[in-house]
Amino acid sequence: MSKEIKIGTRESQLALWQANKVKDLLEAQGYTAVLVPIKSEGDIDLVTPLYEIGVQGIFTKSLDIALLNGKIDIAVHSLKDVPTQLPTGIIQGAVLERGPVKDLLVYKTDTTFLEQPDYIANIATSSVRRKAQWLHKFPLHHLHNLRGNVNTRLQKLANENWDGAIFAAAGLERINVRPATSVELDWMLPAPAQGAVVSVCRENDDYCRQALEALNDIPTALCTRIERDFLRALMGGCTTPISAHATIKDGKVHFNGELCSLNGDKLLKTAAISPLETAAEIGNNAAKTILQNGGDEIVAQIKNAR
Ligand SMILES: NCc1[nH]cc(CCC(=O)O)c1CC(=O)O
Repeated sequence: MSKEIKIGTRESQLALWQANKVKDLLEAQGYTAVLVPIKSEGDIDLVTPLYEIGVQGIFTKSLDIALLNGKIDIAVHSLKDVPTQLPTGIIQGAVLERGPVKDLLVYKTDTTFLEQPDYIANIATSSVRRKAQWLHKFPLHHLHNLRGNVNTRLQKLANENWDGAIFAAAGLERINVRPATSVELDWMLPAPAQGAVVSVCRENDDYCRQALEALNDIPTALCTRIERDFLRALMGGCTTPISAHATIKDGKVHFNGELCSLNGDKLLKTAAISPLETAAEIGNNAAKTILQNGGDEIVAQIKNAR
């Protein structure tokens, strides 16, 4: 049996790029697929910071509903936007091979201000994680909210009197809008699953499950699962000051995780290297270590601030 697979996607240029990528990969496997753009609440209100909207999975909810209604057959997301707990009846069908993982600073004129200890820079980001990490490193700097899709955020940076704004490299590079005035933040540990694209489908849809299985990149699926286990075991959600990155080198998983207080005054780090055979528990164990070393208090503080 063959049918046309309806791929639900958000309407931003980045979301469309990611959905088209899944479409191309499905077509290369002999499947037929069509894009179905769907508006998400996260794209309609472009002003309120996500942590104030307070809805889990703001970017994924509309697509989840369309999927469960049968309006679409699969949905494509940035995995870092997907809550660690998927809705009942929806499963992770495929994680594509990972793209760029790091965060970038897009700066206005130059980056010499980063070396000037007394300079009070104005930096834009609405991510609680990036704010916390930035303040940990530059406690005197002023942070400004910056919402919207990648293109709107770049435009806003151009119009405002800020020194720079923080973006995921993946978001800018995929749609070819990374400015020359940008530098990789090698010290900033990324969000769990940053740079990875996921496609979900209905649990009872064997046709799409099989189609997506061929697209699943096993190393990326393993690394992002470890990173998301760490996130889930600490506190779940996608608007948290939690960072994690796992890579595979010479048959071993190298993991780094961080939990930061909201204002950046406390930062807990953990690192682990495990053989692939025992990789499954890395994320959960790293979270335990963090919680036992004062992380429980930071998590309680973060929850109280909501
Ligand atoms: N939260 C928005 C979001 N979700 C995924 C990406 C980019 C792609 C990725 O990080 O995987 C972005 C933009 C950004 O963080 O700058």
